[in-house]
Order: sequence, then C-alpha cells, then structure tokens
Amino acid sequence: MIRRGGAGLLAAFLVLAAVGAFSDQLGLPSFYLILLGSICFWIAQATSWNILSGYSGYFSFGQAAYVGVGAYTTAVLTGRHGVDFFLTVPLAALLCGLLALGVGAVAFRLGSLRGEIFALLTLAVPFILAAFARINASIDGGQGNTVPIPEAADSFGSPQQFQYLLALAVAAVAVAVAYGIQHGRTGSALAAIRDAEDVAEVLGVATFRYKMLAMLISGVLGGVAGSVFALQIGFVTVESVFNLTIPLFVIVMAVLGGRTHWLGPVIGAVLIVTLQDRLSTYGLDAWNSIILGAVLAVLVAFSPDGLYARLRARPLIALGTLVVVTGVLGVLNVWGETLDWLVAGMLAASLLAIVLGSRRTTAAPRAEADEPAVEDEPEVVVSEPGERVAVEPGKVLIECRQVARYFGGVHALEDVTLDIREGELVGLVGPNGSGKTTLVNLLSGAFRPTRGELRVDGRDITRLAPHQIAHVGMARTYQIPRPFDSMTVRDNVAMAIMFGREPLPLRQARPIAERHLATVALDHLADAYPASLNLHQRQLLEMARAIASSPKVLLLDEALAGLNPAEVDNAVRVVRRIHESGITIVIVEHLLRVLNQLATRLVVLDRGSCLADGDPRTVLNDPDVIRVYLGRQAHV
Ligand SMILES: Nc1ncnc2c1ncn2[C@@H]1O[C@H](COP(=O)(O)OP(=O)(O)OP(=O)(O)O)[C@@H](O)[C@H]1O
Repeated sequence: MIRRGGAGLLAAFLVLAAVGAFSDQLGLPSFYLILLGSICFWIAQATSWNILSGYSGYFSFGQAAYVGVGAYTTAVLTGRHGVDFFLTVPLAALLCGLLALGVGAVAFRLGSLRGEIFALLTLAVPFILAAFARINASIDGGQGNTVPIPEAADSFGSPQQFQYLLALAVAAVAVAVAYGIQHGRTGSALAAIRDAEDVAEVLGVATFRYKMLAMLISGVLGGVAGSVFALQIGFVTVESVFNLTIPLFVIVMAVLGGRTHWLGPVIGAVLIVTLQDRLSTYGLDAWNSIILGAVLAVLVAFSPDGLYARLRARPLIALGTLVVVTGVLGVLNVWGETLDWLVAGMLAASLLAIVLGSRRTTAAPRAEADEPAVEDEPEVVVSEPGERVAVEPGKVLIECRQVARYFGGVHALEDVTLDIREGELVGLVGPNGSGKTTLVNLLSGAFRPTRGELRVDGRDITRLAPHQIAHVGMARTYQIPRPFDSMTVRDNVAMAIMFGREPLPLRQARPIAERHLATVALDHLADAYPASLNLHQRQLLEMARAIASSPKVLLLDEALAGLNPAEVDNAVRVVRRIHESGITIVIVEHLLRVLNQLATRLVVLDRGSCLADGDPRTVLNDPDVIRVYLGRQAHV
C-alpha cells in the first residue's frame, strides 16, 4: 500500500518530468530548466547527506568528496577517454560507495569516532582527494575537464531539457530512497542511533551495520548526483566540485528543512537555491554567504527542528501566506517578476512558520507530575509475540567464571564467579565503587571483561556485541533513564520489539508495545514524548522497553534511584509482576527495604570481589557484610 507521502512524491515527479519534457510547448525559458536542474542537484546532495547525518546524527563535512569523485569519474571517462556517459554513472556510484564504506570502516570500526572527530575525519577526505586530483595529470593536473553532451541528448528537445530530466530522475530516486528508509526498519534503527546509540545497540540494533548502510547509500546517491552534475556544469575543475562550500550548503539546506524527515532537505534546497538565484539576478552574489550564515544562526537559535515540523503544525497558515503574498505581489506588479514573488511568498510562509513555532511537544499528552502510575494490577504481558517458552526450572542462566575487569590501574572486578538460575530475583549490593554497574555493563556487553568467561543460557557472550547479547536474551535498564527522545513512548517500546529476539515490523510492534506499557501502567502516555515524563515514569518506560525485547534475564541498574517512597512501592510492584511473569531479574539497588521485599537472593560485592552470596536474611546478618557495607542498618 502506497502512503500519502509516497503518492505525493510520485505525483510531483510526474508533473516536474512533464514540465521538463514539454517545456517548449509550455513556453518555459531554458533559464527555468537550468534553475530546476540546479534545485534537483542540491535536493539529491542534501538528501544524500541527510540519510547519514540527519537520520543517524553522524554529522559529515565530507559531501564534496562524493560530488568530486562522481563528477571526476564522469568528466575524465567521457572527456578524455570517450566512454559513454551512461556507463560512467554506475562507476561513479561504485567508487563513491567504496569511498563511503572505507570512511565508515575507519570511523566506525577502527576508531568508533563520533561528534566532532567524525566531522573532522569527513572534512579531511575531500581535502585529500582535491589535492590528489590537482597534482595528478591523468585526472586533472590543474587543467580541468570538459564533459561532452552525450548523443542521447539529441532525442530530447535541448541539452538543458536532457540535463534537467536526468537531475530530476536522480533527485527523485534520492528522495524516494530517503522516504523508504524513513518509513522502514532502517529509519527506526538510524533514529535510535541518533537518540542514544549504545541504548539502541543494547536493545538489539546492529548499529555498525546500519551506520555502514547509511554511509553506503549516502555515498552512492552523492556520487550519482555528482556524475550528473558534471554534465550540468559542462567543465569540471577541482574548485567547482571539491569546493568546501558544498558541505556547508547541504548542511544549511537539511537543517533549514528538517533533518529527521525526508522532506526536510527538499524544502531546504528549494528555498536556498531559489533565494540564491534571486540574489544573483539582482547582482547581490556577495550577500550569499552572509545570508546563508544568518539563516543557519537563526535556525539553530529558533528552529533547530527545521521548517518541516513547523509547516506541518500549521499547513493551512503556511499555504495561505504563500498564496496571499505571491498573489498580492503579482497583482500589484510594482516589483520583480513571477519568480521573485514566489520566493517572497515562500520566505514569508517560512518566517511565519518559524515565528508561530511547532506544536509537537505540547500536542503530546502531558504526564502528571507525581501521579502514582500503578493503581490496579493489569494483566502481565511479557512474552509477546507468542507465549514464553517453558524451560526446566532452576537451570543456570548466567555464569560468570573468574571475571575481571580493569580500567587502567583500577580493578573494578576481580575474579568474580557467580551462577544465577532461572527464576531468581537477585539483589546485587555493595558500597559505592564496588563494581555493581561494571558487572551489569559486562553482562550487557557495554564492556568486555579483561579476563574470565561470561555465559548466558549456555552461550559464551564474552566476545559478543551488545546487540548479539540482546538476542541471546539479556535486557537492561539504566540508572539514569535513557529513552529515545524523538520517539513517542509507544515507539520507544516498539523499538525493542522490532529489534528484539522475535523481530516484528513497526506496525505490528505498536499494539504489543501498548500492552507492555499497560504492564507498567504507562499506556495512557503512549502518545507522549519522553521529555514530558517525570523520573518515575521514565524508569517505568525503561522497564517496559526492556521486557518488550522478550528477555530471559533483566538487569535493573538502580531502577528505583531518586524515587519518592510511594513511587518506590509502585516500582516494587511492577518489578515483582515482571518477575512473576517468568523473567529472571538481577537488580542493583541500595535500598535494603526494597531488596528485603523483592530479592530471593543477595550477592554482595566489595572492592570488585564477591563478599557474600545467599538468601537475604542470612547475608544481611553476615558480620563481614555488616562490617564493610551495611553497618548498623543490617540489624534493622
Ligand atoms: N568507564 C570507566 N572508566 C574508568 N573507571 C571506571 C569505569 N567504570 C567504572 N570504573 C571504576 O570501577 C570501579 C567500580 O565502579 P562501578 O560503577 O562498577 O561501581 P558501583 O558499585 O556500581 O558503584 P555505585 O554504587 O556508586 O554506582 C570504580 O572505582 C569506578 O571508578
């Protein structure tokens, strides 16, 4: 079934293709075709950038590398070696795809680079390639390359028509790909990576694979658009295609339009290119950079989400402003021409949208500040889809064998040997710095042990990535809740189902997510965004998300920290309910009252080693435990 956005995209493409094909009959000056072709080029580039940087949050400054490699592949092969243009396009795609994978492998595998380091790495790539092209006479050698018009262009009315239709086709493919990604599993994975990458990994998202996929798609689209760009400009020089204003432009376009939506770069490219064109027409080229910089500054300050969200919140006002301003200027006809009026209309609509703001956060149902979340006992839903598989009672689920973890000279864990059996609810206690969180991090794969072996349900997880450990059946929560902020409460939980042990598409995952939310009594907030939840509700959301992945073992890392007594009681009921449903639980907690109520067994860590292990009453009365950790409280 084709969605409304997809149908609109197809219709827009057909109309624009018809405009190009029948431009003579429509009396459209070739200048308009060149402008439309330029818009299409920038749409393709901004979309290519957005698939990596907007969707996954990895900010790249290397877009010029794809433009340059794509353009030079076509320019050198067609201009110097007489290769057919259409053969050079897939080659440009291949080279840029390989380049993207190479950069991705360095950034994500060798270095796990993020933030500004990733940006700097990507910035270095076009620098190196530009210098290489400049000194290499077989590529450029400072001469530049003329790109001949291919013979196929003769079957179109004019070279401009041919170039425009090609650029339109590439832009349409790029936007369609971005649309498909956003509405599919890859889009959800990339959004989760953008919001909280390590949480996504722990929930089962193979983050490296998805980042590489985004890199590859971005590179291929950028390269193909670069190849067609060579034809559009006709003469390729290092300055024209490896220009460092290219990444600046695509960033401004995507940020202006909105980085999290496929339409964002399209909106941004249309606005920026037409605005630039008008400035050039009036001899104001020098103002280009000033205006671009100012737009970026205003956006960062007032509309970081971009125009799409703003326009979507008030589509009629935006459309009305566009029509009225354009119409009034046209009727008055005291200044400019049609394009000027249209650009003025678009600018007015955009400004108004920014001033009026977006309603997204206020539209979400607000969480009530200290509402106790669980009143009655909802049905427990922990093993959807399907029923929990019955396993032999009491079998060992977690095996830690002489596990050690060092951070430089700090021995966070030393020779910890521990078995946790199915059905247990183990309280993990110990003074600050005794290694509790480190053990949780080792079991969930955030860290690897320095020494020793970890097994879950018989499977050695010592060398597994966190998403693989999640698929073995391990889930965890964080002491400080870490929801995916750009997703609703419902979709936060649905993510765990989509990438869990029994993956489902988003549409099927959502209703199941609601049932998990009911388990923790958060179903009334399914449409809210995490920002509107209080701490207790965020902790409950963490639990709902964790159980949604159908785990065998749930690690709760201080899930009750910072809660008031009523909230703690409520959370205890939820934890007990989850446990009763058949999930083995390891809970790190400082509150002995809670562990007395909940735990079937206590494990005490002290300076990285196991000090005591047994039933709560015996452990709490152990003189060693009292001495190192509990003091007088143990007698309470
Ligand atoms: N990423 C890290 N880098 C360096 N040292 C670390 C790291 N993580 C933990 N440590 C050190 O390892 C030791 C154990 O820390 P850990 O957080 O596991 O203790 P904890 O028992 O969970 O403490 P708390 O109850 O305060 O959360 C501490 O000395 C801590 O400083």
